[in-house]
Amino acid sequence: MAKKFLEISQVGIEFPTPNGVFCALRGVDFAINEGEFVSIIGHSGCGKSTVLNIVAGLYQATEGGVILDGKEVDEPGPDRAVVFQSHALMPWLSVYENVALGVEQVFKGRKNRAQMKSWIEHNLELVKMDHAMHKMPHEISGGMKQRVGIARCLAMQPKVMLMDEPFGALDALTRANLQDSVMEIQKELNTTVILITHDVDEAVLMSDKIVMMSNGPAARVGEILTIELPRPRERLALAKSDQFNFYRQQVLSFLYEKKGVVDFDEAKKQRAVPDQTKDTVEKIS
Ligand SMILES: Nc1ncnc2c1ncn2[C@@H]1O[C@H](COP(=O)(O)OP(=O)(O)OP(=O)(O)O)[C@@H](O)[C@H]1O
Repeated sequence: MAKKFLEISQVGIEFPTPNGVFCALRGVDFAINEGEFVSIIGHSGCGKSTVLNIVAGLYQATEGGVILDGKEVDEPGPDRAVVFQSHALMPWLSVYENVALGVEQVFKGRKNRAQMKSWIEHNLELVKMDHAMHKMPHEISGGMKQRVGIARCLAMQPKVMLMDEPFGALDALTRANLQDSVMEIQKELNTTVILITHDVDEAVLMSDKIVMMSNGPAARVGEILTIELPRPRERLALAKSDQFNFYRQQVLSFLYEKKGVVDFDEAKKQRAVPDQTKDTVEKIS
């Protein structure tokens, strides 16, 4: 059988806490092909960001491991770029300079100054931010900052783009525009993406596969749903599509009926941080 591009194999992690060891993940196992767009969905606190942090190399798995393109992941590296919910731009650098920071880190010695300049400009064009490249972060909107953060990641040409709720803090219209841009760019560049989201519609609209996680402690993959909607995907047409609604129902049914029944008291006792699960149940509904 052909090797997968990214393999997350039997990953488990335990965190030391004041109340003892907390097992966040156990036996998390899934694989991603090159160029695939995969979302991870699950109730708040189930361990989605922890999975992403392990793939990013920021956390070390206690059991199992991650192989990217044949190489074991054991530390952060430029082959895995992360886009966070809140843009992480350097406030004292312009839009252009923020992207340049990543480009210089990755392409130093491989691209000359002129090549770097045109590469930075190209990536800002991809996210439709070339018109504002000399602006400072405080002069642009939240959605624009998020676009710059995405350009910075794309410009590093990572093997995998890891997106932790990148649209979560945006208003509905900005969010929809940015989702469309990311889908277009991903298709054009054949980027491999892992997206963490709480939003069922977003997951179905954007993904080739949705990894649905069970509730923690010791969270694992409950089900993996393959989304076979043709691309490009157009949100207005899909809203009326039976196939789209079928996938949507599948995810909702997993969250509510199968693994979505939360034992709030037990979860609260076991959690290391204040419980947010109830909020998410409401948010998802
Ligand atoms: N560094 C840490 N130390 C102790 N516990 C941690 C640590 N990081 C995460 N956890 C615990 O692991 C569990 C999973 O956390 P994680 O942030 O991955 O969940 P999540 O699904 O991304 O949540 P949300 O959707 O609310 O962002 C939580 O119970 C959390 O308290």
